[in-house]
Amino acid sequence: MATSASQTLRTTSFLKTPSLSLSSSSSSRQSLSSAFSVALRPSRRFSKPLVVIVKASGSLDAKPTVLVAEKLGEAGLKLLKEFANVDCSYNLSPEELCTKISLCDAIIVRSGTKVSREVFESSGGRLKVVGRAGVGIDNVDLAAATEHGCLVVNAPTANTVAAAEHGIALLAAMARNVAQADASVKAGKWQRNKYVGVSLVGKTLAVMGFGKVGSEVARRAKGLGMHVISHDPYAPADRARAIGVELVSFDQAITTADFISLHMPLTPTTSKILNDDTFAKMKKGVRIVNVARGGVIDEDALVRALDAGIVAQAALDVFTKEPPPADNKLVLHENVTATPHLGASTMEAQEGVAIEIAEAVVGALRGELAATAVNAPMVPAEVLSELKPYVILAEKLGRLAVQLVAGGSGVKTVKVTYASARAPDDLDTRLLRAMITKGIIEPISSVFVNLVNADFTAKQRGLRISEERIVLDGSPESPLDFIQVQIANVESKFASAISESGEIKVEGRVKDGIPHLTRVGSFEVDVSLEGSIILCRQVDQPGMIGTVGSILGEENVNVSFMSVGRIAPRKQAVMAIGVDDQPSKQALKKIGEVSAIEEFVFLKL
Ligand SMILES: NC(=O)C1=CN([C@@H]2O[C@H](COP(=O)(O)OP(=O)(O)OC[C@H]3O[C@@H](n4cnc5c(N)ncnc54)[C@H](O)[C@@H]3O)[C@@H](O)[C@H]2O)C=CC1
Ligand SMILES: O=C(O)C(=O)COP(=O)(O)O
Repeated sequence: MATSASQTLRTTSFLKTPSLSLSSSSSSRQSLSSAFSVALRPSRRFSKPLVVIVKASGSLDAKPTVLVAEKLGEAGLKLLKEFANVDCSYNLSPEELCTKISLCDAIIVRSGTKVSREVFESSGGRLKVVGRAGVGIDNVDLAAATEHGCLVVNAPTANTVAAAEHGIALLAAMARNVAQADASVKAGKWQRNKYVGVSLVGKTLAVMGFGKVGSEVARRAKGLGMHVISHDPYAPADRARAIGVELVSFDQAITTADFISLHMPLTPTTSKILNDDTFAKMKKGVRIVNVARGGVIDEDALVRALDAGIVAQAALDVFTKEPPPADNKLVLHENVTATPHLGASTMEAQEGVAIEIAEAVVGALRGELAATAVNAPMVPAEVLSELKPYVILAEKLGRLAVQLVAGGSGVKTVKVTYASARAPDDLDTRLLRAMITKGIIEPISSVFVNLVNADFTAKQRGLRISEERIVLDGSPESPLDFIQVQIANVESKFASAISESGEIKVEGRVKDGIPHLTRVGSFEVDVSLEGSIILCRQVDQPGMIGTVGSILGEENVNVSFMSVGRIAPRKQAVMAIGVDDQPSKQALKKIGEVSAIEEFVFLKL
């Protein structure tokens, strides 16, 4: 490893998080340019937007088409129409959606449309962005989206208050029998004794899920004089303390509460989290509000608990199946107040959500800012801007390294080394890893790789990419000193690319903003990574540059860069020649015939 004497060499292996999944179709490859576009999202750690990469639009001149599959606020539609052809088609059947989707670059949905695996499969690789105009993405098959390299963005903030207000509305309406009493009055009755309610003040409310909505519900319930506790395994205790809420265990929450309000996402862990067993532990006469997702309650168990008087009342905005069938026992239950998934449905929230999702989708399609990405790793925007040339370097090193592999070797093990004076935590390499993966996989397959699908694609192909960090002394101003890509357990078509330790090794640096190849195997070279490259190993002797240069000149191939790295004077040397155009077979044959040249290879960048 080349390090100057002043550099201390500390090698840090760090965690690779292959959190993504994917397989991509060859048609997507054909229809898309190899350019990446960039979308940004906010993060917890960095308040600035974060970056994800999505596929660029296939046809650069044509406007993208956005399918709006559910009603969206006017302001959002207006924004979309300024940028894209907008097809508002509501109430599509699954079959109609699958037919339409192959003509769309993006789709915007709310909770009423299932974006299933079939939808992604039917898109033929054209669908690049799914916009969820709201929070819950349980109606989108995230794994399938990722596998198809499709970015999923949502609008996580604009409907928070609306959902919290609806939770409070249901809480109060339930406690005072508002819906039942209203129906009774409208039926010509006057049943003052039947609809005596219960008070909220002084009662214990357990907020299950202390996220955006849960914390707003908690804040409002405090204002109503309730004692609020919360269960959320991932919420920071200080945030809860700040509004006077104690975080407690699940059992403590459900056993001590007079009211339970659900505000967690529907996930495999939260599915039917309220069930026969948990109802059995609750205080007799507990009251339950659900504005999260129907699936977090075992609905049959809730009917039993209501009938047994364990649960006195429930107020439900959401159901496992929406709309619920006409004979749904919960909807028909006297002690249940039901609304048709209205949590986000205020004028204000819908305008906000529409703008939030339109900006996210347009941003993602444009390759600029998308508000939120759900299925992609994140890199801070400020890091992205300084990493830009390294991103190009990373892809080109991957591309070079894989082209050096001799046919039939099978690429399985790749080691990437990043040398930097930055502390490991200050250098996010996921983007670089994705680009190296892209560089390695694309020349040898028909798969289109992007930041959404890179890790999955690598995993699916059995490609193991390990990463290592060399922490250098010196100024951390520049994010990276060099990137090295090694492919192990393979033969090379250019033997000199094999390092002392037996791997194909290429190393590069960024010089004046331009990526350079600076090492091949054990040879130091210096050639800018633009155009293509010819690598020759020869006996170090005068006139070689001239000989090869004139062969290329005769063939009208423009040489952009030449550099020679040698082991020792008059011994072996590797010459790296940057060329603007692909030399003809004839020119390459002539180079091969130069007697001092022992081997050579042409590499396309
Ligand atoms: N009815 C409606 O129209 C609306 C429903 N929602 C739903 O409300 C729910 C919450 O939304 P936000 O607060 O915006 O999401 P959020 O992501 O801000 O909050 C969810 C919270 O649930 C917590 N959580 C995850 N697993 C948990 C578990 N096993 N037990 C307890 N807590 C757990 C998370 O740590 C997080 O703090 C979602 O299901 C969302 O889809 C949101 C808006 C409108
Ligand atoms: O944002 C959410 O999670 C919601 O449940 C709102 O759903 P909607 O957009 O009103 O269909």
